[in-house]
Amino acid sequence: MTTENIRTYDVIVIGAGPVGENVADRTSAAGLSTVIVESELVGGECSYWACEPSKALLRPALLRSDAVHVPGLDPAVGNPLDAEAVLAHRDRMSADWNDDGQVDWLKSAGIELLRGHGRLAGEREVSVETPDGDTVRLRARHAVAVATGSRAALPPLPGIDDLRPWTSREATSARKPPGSLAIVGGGVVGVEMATAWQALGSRVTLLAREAGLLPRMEPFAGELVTERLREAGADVRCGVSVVAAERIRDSQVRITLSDGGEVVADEILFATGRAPRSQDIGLDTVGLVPGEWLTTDDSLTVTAVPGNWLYAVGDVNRRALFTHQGKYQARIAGAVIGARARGEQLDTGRWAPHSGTADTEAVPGVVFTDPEIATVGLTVREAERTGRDVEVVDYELGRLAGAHQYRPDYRGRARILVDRERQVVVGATFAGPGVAELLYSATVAITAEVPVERLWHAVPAFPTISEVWLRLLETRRDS
Ligand SMILES: Cc1cc2nc3c(=O)[nH]c(=O)nc-3n(C[C@H](O)[C@H](O)[C@H](O)COP(=O)(O)OP(=O)(O)OC[C@H]3O[C@@H](n4cnc5c(N)ncnc54)[C@H](O)[C@@H]3O)c2cc1C
Ligand SMILES: NC(=O)c1ccc[n+]([C@@H]2O[C@H](COP(=O)([O-])OP(=O)(O)OC[C@H]3O[C@@H](n4cnc5c(N)ncnc54)[C@H](O)[C@@H]3O)[C@@H](O)[C@H]2O)c1
Repeated sequence: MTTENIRTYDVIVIGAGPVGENVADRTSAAGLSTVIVESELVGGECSYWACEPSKALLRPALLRSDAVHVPGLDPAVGNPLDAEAVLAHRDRMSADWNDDGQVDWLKSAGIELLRGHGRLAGEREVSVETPDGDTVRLRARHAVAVATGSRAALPPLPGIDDLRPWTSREATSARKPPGSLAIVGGGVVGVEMATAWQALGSRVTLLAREAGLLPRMEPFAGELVTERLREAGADVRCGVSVVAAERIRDSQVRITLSDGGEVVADEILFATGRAPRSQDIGLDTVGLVPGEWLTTDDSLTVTAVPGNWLYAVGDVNRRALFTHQGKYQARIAGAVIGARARGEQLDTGRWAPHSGTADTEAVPGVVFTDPEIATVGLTVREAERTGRDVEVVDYELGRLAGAHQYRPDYRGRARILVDRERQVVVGATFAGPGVAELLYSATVAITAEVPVERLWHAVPAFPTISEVWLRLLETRRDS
């Protein structure tokens, strides 16, 4: 049955992932009536099949890895993880795939929820196919924000569907560890899931086509993760591609590799990147190409569509595929929509309220592997590619008293990049156990453009891993 209702709101948000929710929160707080459209679960990929479940699987693995190396703790934590208990914890951290709590939050923020599949239907209009088959037409007075996120991208391998492969969804929601798991892709999802499932009892083979893992980061990050994964028993093979794969005996997958090798595993996970969820959202009705990433300017406005009413926020714009960075964009998009609705001039200068400057200058990210990898700003390769003149300063974290206290066998490295002309930090990578919480200090140093000379006055407490900041300054002074 199709009924034609036209409902008018100030703002329509398509997609109630973490990013869409935050856009709606900001526009609602600005006094604009806001409806959010969601086709699956309110909370999006992050809450149910990405950040939350994956970190719930990883935390016990990382904690155990540290604890078995702390004298006195070994007898208490020497046994393998209790996989059943970890998976039950993962279920709770994913709210048992129930979005009641998030729906309540939307209500408390004054945001209306419309369940269904949303599609643009021309300027400022959205058509929603509801679960009971109705079509609801929505009209926006001020703005439509597309926050439909991304999905796993599968390679064009012949017969891939017959493999019944895992994507990040199955890898984060599986009911039990497979006996053996082959993972294709040495990026963030690949290494995190290899760490988690190896620790939960699966025999993991990680297949990366580049020369090393985490190829977009400083090489030492991938080298440390490779070392630890191998110590944990995983088979890590770099520089290989999958040329063919088939299901055999229904219960296993046989994979043929470019180097002539073969891997047989119970399950195969493709962790080969993301594609935008933009195929079926009516992009053609506003002159855009379905299935493409949505390009925006720094105010998150889709400039290819005239009239400044269409915004793309979060994964779907490909600016930085992280929940925290999408939420940053959401706060900015919300402020921009509010300002335009009030007829105010935008303030879009560098680091100004209506500009997502951090998306290009300081995107923080933590890979929750053993050891953790924390990065923000430029790597050496990016600095070279963009013609930035930088000083590179390295320090071995294992030399710090705080690192020895943390775990006596500590291995890790830190690197900062200092812009030679401006004398400010423009990039930082920390690789080592427990470094995730160090990252915010580097993010502040970069965004606040703190002169390196002033950092001498930011005294790190003894004995903490933060003392790496002092050691990096000393290394730079003495080199
Ligand atoms: C395994 C894994 C682990 C990750 N871990 C982390 C992490 O630890 N930290 C981190 O910062 N990032 C992490 N990420 C990235 C993070 O999940 C994404 O950056 C984040 O979810 C993006 O949020 P979003 O709101 O843009 O999109 P999504 O979370 O994908 O949400 C989009 C929403 O839009 C809905 N939708 C799509 N199309 C329509 C439509 N036509 N109509 C209505 N609704 C629609 C979807 O159902 C979904 O609910 C991880 C990703 C993966 C795959
Ligand atoms: N801790 C976190 O914050 C976290 C965790 C997981 C994911 N994420 C986000 O999710 C995004 C997606 O992660 P991802 O690991 O899927 O993507 P990615 O881009 O990080 O890595 C994908 C890898 O797969 C490889 N690949 C692509 N096609 C291939 C093919 N046909 N055969 C073999 N290898 C192939 C690529 O070369 C790349 O190394 C990341 O960019 C990250 O921002 C964040």
